[in-house]
Amino acid sequence: MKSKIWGKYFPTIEFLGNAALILVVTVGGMFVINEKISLGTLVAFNGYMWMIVWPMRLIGWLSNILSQANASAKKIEKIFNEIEEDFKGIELDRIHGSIEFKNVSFKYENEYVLKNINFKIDEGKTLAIMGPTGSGKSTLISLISRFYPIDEGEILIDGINVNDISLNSLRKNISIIFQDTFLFSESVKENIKYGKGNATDKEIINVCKEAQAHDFIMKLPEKYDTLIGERGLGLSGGQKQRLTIARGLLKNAPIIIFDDATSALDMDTEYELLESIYSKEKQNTKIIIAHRISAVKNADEIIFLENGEIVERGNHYELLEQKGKYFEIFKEQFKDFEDLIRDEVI
Ligand SMILES: Nc1ncnc2c1ncn2[C@@H]1O[C@H](COP(=O)(O)OP(=O)(O)OP(=O)(O)O)[C@@H](O)[C@H]1O
Repeated sequence: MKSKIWGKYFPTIEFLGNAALILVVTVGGMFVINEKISLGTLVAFNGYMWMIVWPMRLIGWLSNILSQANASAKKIEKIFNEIEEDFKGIELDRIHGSIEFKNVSFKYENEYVLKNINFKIDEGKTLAIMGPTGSGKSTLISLISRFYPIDEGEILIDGINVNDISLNSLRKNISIIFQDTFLFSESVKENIKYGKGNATDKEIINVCKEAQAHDFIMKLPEKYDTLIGERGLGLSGGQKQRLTIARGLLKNAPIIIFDDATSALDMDTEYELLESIYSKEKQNTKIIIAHRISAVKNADEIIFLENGEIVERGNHYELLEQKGKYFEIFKEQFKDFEDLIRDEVI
């Protein structure tokens, strides 16, 4: 309130000062022309006027600076509040990684986008999520990291409600790899290192092998030191996606989520990549959103979402037996294997 009043009056004071100066110079000039006062008197008078006007101008300038400082102070306060929020709640070290949804419903505005979602993934297991566009797949995974507060139900990680876990430690334990790739204008190695600042070269090479990126990196002019991005070498969509995946894997979080992150890869590369992700040696809990049957068939459980509801669930073979939506997609994607399907070999 105070600053609003200052902000209102200070520019007026500055304006009055400037107007008075112009008036004095104009009237004084006329007096000099008419020989009512000497030029020396006008110059001296003008000097005194400046001494009055200059502080008035400073007051106007000060008012601007003060309102800018006021706006900045509010922003700084907001950042401090967010940092404080990050550390509120239970600080967990490295979690085991079990995830449970209990009667979770969610809406962004008026309509429910997720309705009564229930599932449990034990630590180290894999859940795959399929469903048409807009069915709520990305929304479901964004709730695990608390990107939005939940309207109804509970999400538990290692049996603890995510609302009770500090945001900082919750997000430290989850790595989400998105479909959209973002690479900096830096070397391949530096781009991947964003996943873990102190990673060794060996760790970087290992995750690149896992992400099926090592072979193409070795063919680049400077291998891992090749500059990429806007100022460097252009890469294909699939190559960029593999680097983004390598970055996400490097964090080695107990929970890894792939949000349609393998869609730009050809089927064989996607299969190879996910095979190593599914491998039994991997202790991380995995959630994989994908559209190809080949990408989800090895998951421990597959859920099929439609209009925010789980309409089918089970492993690959159970879903084929249900002869529902999953089976329809399977038939569509494996047209060449119709004989095998008919003979119930697959
Ligand atoms: N931030 C948001 N605000 C309002 N509505 C949203 C928001 N994000 C998503 N939605 C809506 O929620 C619904 C579910 O979207 P979501 O992105 O979760 O679906 P999806 O299954 O991941 O789709 P896709 O396969 O296209 O990525 C859609 O109707 C979408 O328009």
